[in-house]
Amino acid sequence: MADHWGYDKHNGPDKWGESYPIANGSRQSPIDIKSSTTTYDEKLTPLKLKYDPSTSLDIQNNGHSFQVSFVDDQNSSTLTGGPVTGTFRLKQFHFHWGSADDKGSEHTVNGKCYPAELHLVHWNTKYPSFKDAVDKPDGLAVVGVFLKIGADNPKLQKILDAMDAIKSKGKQTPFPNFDPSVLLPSSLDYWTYLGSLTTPPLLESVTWIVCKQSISVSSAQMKRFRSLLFSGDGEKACCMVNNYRPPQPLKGRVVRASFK
Ligand SMILES: Cc1cc(C)cc(S(N)(=O)=O)c1
Ligand SMILES: [Zn+2]
Repeated sequence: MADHWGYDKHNGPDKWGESYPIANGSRQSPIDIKSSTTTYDEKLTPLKLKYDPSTSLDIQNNGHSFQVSFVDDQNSSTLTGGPVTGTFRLKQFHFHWGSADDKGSEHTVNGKCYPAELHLVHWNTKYPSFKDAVDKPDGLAVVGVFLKIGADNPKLQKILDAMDAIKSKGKQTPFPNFDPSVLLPSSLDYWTYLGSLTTPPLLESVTWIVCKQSISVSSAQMKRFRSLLFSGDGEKACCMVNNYRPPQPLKGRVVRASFK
């Protein structure tokens, strides 16, 4: 794949294996979660997410999605418990979404897509930094939350209001005092499995924790996600939509459930 990876026919998920052979690896993400084949594991403890709003830093359009980044030089915003051992620090969160309300999530449940999926990315503090953790088999823990079409979600308002400032690739603006807890569903029941980053470099370093319960987003709010651009200023405008990888082969992996 000559040019940079993306989500078009010529540089999208079907082509990523040309530059990133791990695309055909044994623990790739996302996956379709077939609820009837998941295994309830009573040893799974509740997920503990402790987020300090003062650690939120900025929001940026990175040309593939938009992400909110966090100061991660202390254990102020952390994930503990659940399927992980030790303490994982929040690094960033971002979303994936579709060009219409009938697609956009990366994980699917019994073949069902959601219009969007939130990823809260945490790194294992047994390693000195995110960069050291990102290529280790136990390096990252990503919490996935599905967005389901319903009423306007006021908790998304601060993010939506920042979008005009980050419309095109490379744009960044301060995003202080944001508590990502407001984006979590009321129940933290989850499925968990060993997987990978869902975009290049597709590193097989992620313990996935996918929440069973979704949060709401309205069609109008989804339209604002789709107003972002993959392209930078001065480039041909290309709407940021369908920035999701389809489900990958399970290859014998077990998906555990924290709930009966
Ligand atoms: C490339 C990449 C980096 C990070 C931190 C996270 C992901 S994902 N979509 O798997 O959560 C992808
Ligand atoms: Zn993601």
